[in-house]
Amino acid sequence: MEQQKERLAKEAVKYVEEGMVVGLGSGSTVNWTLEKLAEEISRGLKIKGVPSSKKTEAYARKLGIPLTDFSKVDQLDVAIDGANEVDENFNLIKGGGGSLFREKMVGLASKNLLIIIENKKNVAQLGLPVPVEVVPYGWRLTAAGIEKTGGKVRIRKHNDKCFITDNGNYILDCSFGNLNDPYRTNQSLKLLVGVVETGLFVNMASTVIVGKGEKVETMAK
Ligand SMILES: O=C(CO)[C@H](O)[C@H](O)COP(=O)(O)O
Repeated sequence: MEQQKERLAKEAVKYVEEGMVVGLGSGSTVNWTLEKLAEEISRGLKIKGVPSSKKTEAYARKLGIPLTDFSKVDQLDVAIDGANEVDENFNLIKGGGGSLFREKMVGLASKNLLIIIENKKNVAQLGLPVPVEVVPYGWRLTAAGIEKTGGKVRIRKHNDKCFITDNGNYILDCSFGNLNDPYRTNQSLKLLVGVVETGLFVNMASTVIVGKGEKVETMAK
């Protein structure tokens, strides 16, 4: 599995060119990408990274990847990120690591959102619980609102305490079963007071690289 993540990372860094501003996603697959990027940087590649989580920021700094402040750039050339599930239309479920808000911002700001996944995450229809970042204040009311839209809500815990995102919020993992219309599910969640952002990335990814055994397959929109 780690070898496959390394192969995906090698393929992903081929999209990074001299002078680019690069969105750095989050998660174990992206960590491999950070390592490959650091290798290229040590060979002379000049880029600037925009991290999508505090964990990614810390790891990128440790590896010596130059970072820039998100507020100082208008657009990113490419963002490389993982996902929990990807459907046939390149819609994604993200947020397994709880970084969905910053990942969505970074993805939105990028000309090319490149997703790297193992084959088992490549599905016909999204169906995993959707992580939803909510403001802690009044979160039970927000959860009740989500249940009214048909979702079964579980608050994410870490060491018996509520998981706290980089933005100081909670994550509600919301099961809807198979999503026939991810766009509509996302829209109805976004209308609820207390919802900061959802882990449904609809119509955002432009390139998906899938690890299949010892090979990688690239699909582009
Ligand atoms: O969305 C994410 C974090 O919020 C990750 O990209 C997603 O969970 C995939 O992680 P991994 O590469 O470790 O399987």
